[in-house]
Amino acid sequence: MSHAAAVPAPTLATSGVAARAADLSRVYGEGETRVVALDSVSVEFGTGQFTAIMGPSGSGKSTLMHCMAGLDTISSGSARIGDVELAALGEKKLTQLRRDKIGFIFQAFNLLPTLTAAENITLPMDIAGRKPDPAWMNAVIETVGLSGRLAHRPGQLSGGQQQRVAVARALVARPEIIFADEPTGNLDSRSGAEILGFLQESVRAMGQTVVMVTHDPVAAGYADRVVFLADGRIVEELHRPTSDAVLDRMRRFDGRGRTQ
Ligand SMILES: Nc1ncnc2c1ncn2[C@@H]1O[C@H](COP(=O)(O)OP(=O)(O)OP(=O)(O)O)[C@@H](O)[C@H]1O
Repeated sequence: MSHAAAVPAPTLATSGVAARAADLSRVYGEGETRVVALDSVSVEFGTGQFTAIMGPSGSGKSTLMHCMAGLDTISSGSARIGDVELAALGEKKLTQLRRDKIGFIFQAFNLLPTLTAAENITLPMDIAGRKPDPAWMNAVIETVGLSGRLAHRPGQLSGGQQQRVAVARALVARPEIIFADEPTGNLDSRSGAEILGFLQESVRAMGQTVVMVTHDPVAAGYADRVVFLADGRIVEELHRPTSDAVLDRMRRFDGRGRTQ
């Protein structure tokens, strides 16, 4: 036995980079309609970290998330999930990677209305031909408080409950990274706080990696780190943010997001 065997392996929560952008640019259109949505962005999303992406409207938040999640193509630079360079993948491999390694939570829940909560939760894994681990699935369902609602269809659930289904759907597959786009944008503040609490707990207790786009300083306060974008560039980062610190930082931006 080597000496190394006695040393515990680094936990998910403290090691590695789940996703990385390097000199990533995304340009839309040309000539007069040319927009540089991302301008040479370099950022790492650490494994087991909860990162919030903030910035004024049009600053490139959604573009960054979509490029990192393989939902949009990049113009130059690099976007990686783990060690995989997304631009090097064909459409089929990219679809596979999204399915197997990435979880998504959107503002609009994106549940299928004809399926029950339980069926919605397992749908991505069913499509991938993978079986959810029953113990893990129970733990996730219990954590997000859906035990009594599994046979309900989305139309029979409140907005907060529907988003819990979407969170459970993302967590059950244990993806390498979860991208959340304004996950609490359609919820009242209490339901929003619950969802953010679940995401935070999934990072702290389960070592999940979460990247969340938000406009809300209170939501960003749940993250381990906030990355601020302005005009397609990263202009600042806050670590262990409080919502007051985020709000204060936002106030010091001018209309275009630059520091005054
Ligand atoms: N498909 C597209 N075609 C042309 N321009 C686009 C496209 N998608 C985004 N853009 C432009 O790129 C810039 C960044 O957009 P993006 O949606 O990433 O901003 P955002 O920070 O997410 O904004 P919001 O907070 O309003 O959602 C904007 O100027 C936008 O108009």
